[in-house]
Amino acid sequence: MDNNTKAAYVSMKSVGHKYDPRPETPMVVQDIDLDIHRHEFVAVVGPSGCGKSTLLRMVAGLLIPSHGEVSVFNRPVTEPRDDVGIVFQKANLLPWLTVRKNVLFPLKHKYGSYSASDEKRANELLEMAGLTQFADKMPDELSGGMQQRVGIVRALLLNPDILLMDEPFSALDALTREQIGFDLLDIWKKNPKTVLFITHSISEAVLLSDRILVMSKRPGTVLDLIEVDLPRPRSSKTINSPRFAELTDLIRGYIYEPNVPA
Ligand SMILES: Nc1ncnc2c1ncn2[C@@H]1O[C@H](COP(=O)(O)OP(=O)(O)OP(=O)(O)O)[C@@H](O)[C@H]1O
Repeated sequence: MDNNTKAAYVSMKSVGHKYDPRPETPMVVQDIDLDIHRHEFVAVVGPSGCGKSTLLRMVAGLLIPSHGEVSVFNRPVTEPRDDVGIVFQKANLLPWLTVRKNVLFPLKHKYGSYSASDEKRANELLEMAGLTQFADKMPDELSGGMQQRVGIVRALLLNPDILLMDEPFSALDALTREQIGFDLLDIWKKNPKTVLFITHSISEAVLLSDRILVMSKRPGTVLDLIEVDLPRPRSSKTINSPRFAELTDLIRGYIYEPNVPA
């Protein structure tokens, strides 16, 4: 294992935040400590409104915490970062551009143009995501699951070391959602990234992650940081394993147990 393997690419130290600075208003998140290491896949689960997206926005530099510090590559995050890939709940593809042009759009937007080698990489990523035959189609010709995969490919094109995913599959039906989870694992294996993945789905978090940050209800604090010791590659067999059930039960206990300190 080289030194880089354990390097913390994302680090949160005593992070807290309140959107409303008045002293009488409560914190949204509080005392969050988390290191995410190179190529690690970390999911965050917790009740609605506990501050999961708030944490993600801090890593992206879209929000500066009112308490503590968030660092990326050992440097405090002080402004929006354009070196992280972000995937949101909806792919938000531009309807007048083909799939390939949508994938290339961020490069065009950032640099004014893209090269033949950028286009080659876009084609490679589309192939990896099983989208080659849809590259020249318009977004409305694709299913919701395919559109989300295009969103992932678009985020990967700039080759970010860090991928932030905010409930990326929550708008999809259950079957598509499970399949795209496996697709993501496949893409991640071929194209390793450090991933922060926000989800409402406990089973999705267990299926995908190396570790899971479980947050309390607001103000969101760390209830547990769980090591997911399920072997990889993961498959539908993983979901049926006793350990998978144990881990999902453990997290369910935290989230639904009324006596857990908030
Ligand atoms: N820009 C904002 N201004 C004021 N309050 C905000 C803002 N963004 C979020 N909040 C509040 O902060 C709290 C945490 O929001 P956040 O979206 O981070 O939670 P979440 O855990 O991601 O929620 P959900 O699971 O429902 O998506 C919520 O109570 C929300 O209303």
